[in-house]
Order: sequence, then C-alpha cells, then structure tokens
Amino acid sequence: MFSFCNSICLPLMSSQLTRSCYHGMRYFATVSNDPDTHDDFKPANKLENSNISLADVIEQDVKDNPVMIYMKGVPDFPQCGFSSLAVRVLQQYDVPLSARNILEDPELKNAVKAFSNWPTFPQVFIKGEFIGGSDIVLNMHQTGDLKEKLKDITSKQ
Ligand SMILES: N[C@@H](CCC(=O)N[C@@H](CS)C(=O)NCC(=O)O)C(=O)O
Ligand code: FES
Repeated sequence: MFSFCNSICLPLMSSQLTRSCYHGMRYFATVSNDPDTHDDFKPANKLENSNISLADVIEQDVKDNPVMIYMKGVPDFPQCGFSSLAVRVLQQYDVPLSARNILEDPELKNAVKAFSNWPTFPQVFIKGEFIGGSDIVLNMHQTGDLKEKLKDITSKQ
C-alpha cells in the first residue's frame, strides 16, 4: 500500500500506520530492516549504550563525521523528498556520508533542532559546520561552493 505526502515525500510502504508527516498526511513509517543498509552510513559515534547527553552525541557526530546528515529515513531509503534531495546532491561527491534517521528518535529530532537552532530536516553539517537543509545544499552545489567545502575531505574507499 502507498501513501504520499503532498507530492513531495516519497511513497512509503509498510504494514504499520504510525506517523503523520509535516503536511499532516499520515503515512506508513518504517525504515529498511536490512542492518547492512544502516551500517553503511552509521556515524562513528553510536547512540546506543551511551550515557552522554544527546547534545554531546550530536557534537561528537559532527566532529567525527566530515559530512553528517540528520534526515528523515536513511540514505538508501529517504522518507521525505527534502531528505532525498540532500542525499542525492551529496552523493554527487566522492565523500563519506554519515547519517542518523531522526524519525527513529523524537528526542534526537528535538535535540538536533536545538543544537543547530534550525527548525526543519534534513540538516547537513560539513566538517563540524552547520550548512542547512536541502535547498541550501542544492544551491551550494550549483554555485560550486559545495565542491570547495568538500574538497579536502578524504574520498570514500
Ligand atoms: N527549506 C528546507 C525545507 C525542509 C522542510 O520543510 N522540512 C520539514 C518537512 S520534512 C520539516 O522538517 N519540518 C519539521 C519537522 O518535521 O519536525 C529544506 O530545503 O531542507
Ligand atoms: S515534507 Fe512531509 S515528511 Fe518531509
């Protein structure tokens, strides 16, 4: 079964109706249960088994991962058109992409918003610097600023 978010979000498939999106459209919310899909993009820093605060986790994420994206879904299966766009732009470059799925953790979602003081997702950080969302990343791609920002990041293996 399919459900769409205002023509922007991608169709989502699942058996459980659990969430509603930004536009108020209820949709089927699951992420891939293939563990390899998640691990490909897992940040160096893990949330599990940690007693540090979420703000510390985010700070560590953006320090340890040169290109870090907080998004809806995962890079292999974005669950929103904005997150999908940001991933597709960043994947034009030969750089490692680390991601966390904020749909899996409402507390992380709020902590990321507070950390960056930015109200929407996706949120992209490059070398610890908050860059912005998909529109900003796309614009930087088009102007050449993104290439410049990413140029000294070691390429993917
Ligand atoms: N201009 C932003 C728009 C992103 C956007 O509107 N995101 C919404 C819908 S996915 C959002 O994150 N809303 C807040 C929320 O879901 O908590 C971009 O291009 O990234
Ligand atoms: S626009 Fe609906 S979830 Fe992103």
